[in-house]
Amino acid sequence: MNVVVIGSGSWGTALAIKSALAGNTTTIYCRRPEFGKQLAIDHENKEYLPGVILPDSLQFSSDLEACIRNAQIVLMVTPSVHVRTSLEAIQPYAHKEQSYVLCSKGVEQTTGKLLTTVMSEILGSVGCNLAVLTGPNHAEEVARNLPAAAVLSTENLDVAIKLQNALHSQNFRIYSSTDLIGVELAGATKNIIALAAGIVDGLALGDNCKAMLLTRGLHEMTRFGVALGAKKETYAGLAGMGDLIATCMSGHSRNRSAGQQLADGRTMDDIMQHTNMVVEGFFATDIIHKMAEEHDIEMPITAALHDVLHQKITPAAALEELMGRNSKIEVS
Ligand SMILES: NC(=O)c1ccc[n+]([C@@H]2O[C@H](COP(=O)([O-])OP(=O)(O)OC[C@H]3O[C@@H](n4cnc5c(N)ncnc54)[C@H](O)[C@@H]3O)[C@@H](O)[C@H]2O)c1
Ligand SMILES: O=P(O)(O)OC[C@H](O)CO
Repeated sequence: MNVVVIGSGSWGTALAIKSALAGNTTTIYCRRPEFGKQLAIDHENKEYLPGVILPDSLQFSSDLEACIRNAQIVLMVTPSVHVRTSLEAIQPYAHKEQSYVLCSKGVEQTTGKLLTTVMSEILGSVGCNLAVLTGPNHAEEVARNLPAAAVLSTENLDVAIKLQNALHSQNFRIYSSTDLIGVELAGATKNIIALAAGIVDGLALGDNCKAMLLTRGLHEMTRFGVALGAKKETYAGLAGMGDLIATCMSGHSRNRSAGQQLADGRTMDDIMQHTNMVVEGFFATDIIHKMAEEHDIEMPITAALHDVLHQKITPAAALEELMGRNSKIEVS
């Protein structure tokens, strides 16, 4: 298959490596031509994935039209805030034999639209396939060929299986699913809980507290997803529990690490200004909190984190507030 990767950050680079190793002719589209030239010279993405040697077969291009016209599969791997503008640039060259796979984790910050809805708004008239790839996948490990799994979801199972076969390889198991909304929202909402997990680590609140947070966080993520049309079972799978564990427990996670810095007294703006990497949870918290209020969905951890990010309360006060909530039945 001809695979084009849009987004040359850490995850785009890791997925391009896996795609090339799976036997696909793979090109990373580079917005900045000089960055593409540097990747080709170094065979390494020194800016976002240092220390990983890129396969010789990987290609780099800054010609968006040529990339898209020749592609059979397009992996969308920009931060969520850039998905709409990236798709608008792609749209004139898109055709109906293609599949577009969303690999970003978020919802549109300004509108609360699912990113697959954004894809559908821009590419719907083209008639191409739309899919989501998500799961417990830290780029640093996947790129080094450590064993991992992800879930690929489209509404049409035949298409899901075709994409699954194209991207599946020995150390990167791809499972298929048709719960597009569930896998997408699970990936977006786990980043909020990961920020809170970083606060738990930063305040040295212990393993019991972390387990409580993950369990109640998963409950909250599931409640939100189901209210918007997701399947509950998806949250027990790779996109839900799997990714929640990977993100909340890992030293690689930018979201978990940002939460730890919040616990140290740094502000969201300060953290964002000092990293070239995307912390999706910062964007997700605001819009998911707003959507939860609009749909009357109870999301106490998200609400508390929202107040921490906007410096209305300290992390310690947020914890006190959450622990002081009324006792309740666990599963209702
Ligand atoms: N890093 C991971 O381990 C990982 C794993 C799974 C999913 N994701 C998701 O993939 C998405 C991309 O994350 P990442 O970790 O690859 O990013 P990153 O933080 O490593 O890099 C930032 C990316 O933003 C791109 N960018 C900056 N300005 C842009 C613009 N104006 N238009 C388009 N792109 C622009 C950069 O080129 C770069 O690709 C996020 O939604 C993230 O949640 C990341
Ligand atoms: O580094 P994070 O926190 O953006 O997480 C990366 C992936 O989403 C983990 O699956």
